Amino acid sequence: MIHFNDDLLATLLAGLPKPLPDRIGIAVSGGGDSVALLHMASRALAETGCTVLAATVDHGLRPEAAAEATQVAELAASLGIEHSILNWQGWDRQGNLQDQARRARYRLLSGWAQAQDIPVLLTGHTADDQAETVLMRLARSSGVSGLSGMPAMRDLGGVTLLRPLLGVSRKDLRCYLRRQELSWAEDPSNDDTRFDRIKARQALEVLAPLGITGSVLTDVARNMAQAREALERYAEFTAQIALETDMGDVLVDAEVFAGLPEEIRRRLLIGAVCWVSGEEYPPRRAAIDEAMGAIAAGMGATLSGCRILLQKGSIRICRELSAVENVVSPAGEVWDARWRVFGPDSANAVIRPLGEAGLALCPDWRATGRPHAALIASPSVWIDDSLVSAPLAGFDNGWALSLILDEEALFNAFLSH
Ligand SMILES: Nc1ncnc2c1ncn2[C@@H]1O[C@H](COP(=O)(O)OP(=O)(O)OP(=O)(O)O)[C@@H](O)[C@H]1O
Repeated sequence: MIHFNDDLLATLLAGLPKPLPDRIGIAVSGGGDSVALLHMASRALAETGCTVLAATVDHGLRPEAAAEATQVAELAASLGIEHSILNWQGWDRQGNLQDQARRARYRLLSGWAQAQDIPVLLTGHTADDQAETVLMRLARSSGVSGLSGMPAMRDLGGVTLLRPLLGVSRKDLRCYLRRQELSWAEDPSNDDTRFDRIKARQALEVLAPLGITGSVLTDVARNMAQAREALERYAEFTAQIALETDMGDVLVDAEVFAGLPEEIRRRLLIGAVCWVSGEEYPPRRAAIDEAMGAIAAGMGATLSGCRILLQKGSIRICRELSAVENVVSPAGEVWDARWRVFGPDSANAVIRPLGEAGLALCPDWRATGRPHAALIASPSVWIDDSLVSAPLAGFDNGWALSLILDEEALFNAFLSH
C-alpha cells in the first residue's frame, strides 16, 4: 500500500517544474480525479516550501454544485489549504453550454491564479481522459496535433497549466481515494450518453479485444506529440524566413510558401490568421483547406475574420471589413484588440473601420502601397459623420496609431509552450 501511494506521489512530483514555484494552484471540481490530486499535492508538497491553494468553479448549472464546492472547501480546510469558490453566472442560454462553461471555467481559474500570484495551476486530467480525447479526435479526422491529445503543459493567460496525472489511470486514482478514505462527488453527466466523451468511454470497452485500449491510445498521443513538436519547430523555423508583419498585416513570401509541404503551409496560414484576427482557436479544417485551395489556384480568400490577398511575390493576410464593421471604441482606447489611435482632440472622437465611404475621402491612399481591402478594414477616427483621420490610408491629420499586437507572438505561436 505504501509503495502504491509513494509511486503516485512520485509521478505527481515528476510532472511539476523544478525548482518548485513558491505557490501552486489546484483546480478541483469535486470529482474523484481532482480530489485525489488535491490530496496528493498536499502530501507531496508538504515541507517543500511550496504553498498549495485550490479553487472550485461553481457554474450554477446543477442544484448540487454549490454543496459539492463546499465539500471541496471542507476537504481543503482539513488539509490546511486555502480554497476559493469561483462563481460563473455568464450563460446567456444560447450556444453550446458545455463549450461556454468550459471556456468560462478556464477564464475564471486563470484570473484567480493571476490574482493570487500563482504561476502554476494543476488539473486532474487522467490517462483515461487522454485516451477518450484521442478517440474523439479520430472521429473528427484530426491531424498530428489533434491526435497528440491534451498537452501536459500549456499557457493559460500567463499562468502555466499543468496536467501531471495524464499518465495515471482513473482506476489508480479511485484506489488512492478509497485507501485514503476520501469521498468525492460523481458527476451525473458521467452516465449521460449524449456526451461524446461518455460514448468514447463506452466505445473503449468494445475496442479492447482489438487491442485498442486506453494505454495504447495514450501511447499514440505520446508518439504524435513528438511528431507535433518536430512539425512545430519546422513551422517556426520557416515562419522566420517566410513571414513578416506589416502594420498589423502578415506578408507571406509566395515563392517560399508554394515550395513548402502542405502541413507546414497550413500551419503558417493558421498562425497568420490567428495573429491578425486575435482568434484563440484555429479555423475549421475544411475552411483552411478551402483557403489553401484558393491560394494554390491564384485566388484570394477569406478565413476567420481575415482577407487573404495575393499580391506580386507575396500573400497578404489582413483584417476583413465584415469582421470589424461594428467595432467602435472611443479614441485613445484599444480598437479591435489591436490598435490604439492617439490624436490632438479626443473628445467625441471614435475609432471605427474606415470602410468604402471613408476610403473615398482619402485621396492619397494609393500612394501608401496598401491594398484597398486592407485599408477599408483599418482604423479611422470619426467625429459624428466626419472623417478626422485615417493614418494607414495616408490621411493622418495630426493623429498617430500604434499596434498593440506583439510581433514576436506571431512567431512564438508556432510552438506550443
Ligand atoms: N468546476 C471545476 N472547478 C475547478 N476545476 C475543474 C472544474 N471542472 C473541471 N476542473 C478541472 O479540470 C479537470 C478535468 O475535468 P473535466 O474533464 O471535467 O474538465 P474539462 O475542462 O472539460 O477538460 P477538457 O480540458 O478536457 O475539456 C479536473 O480534474 C479539474 O482539475
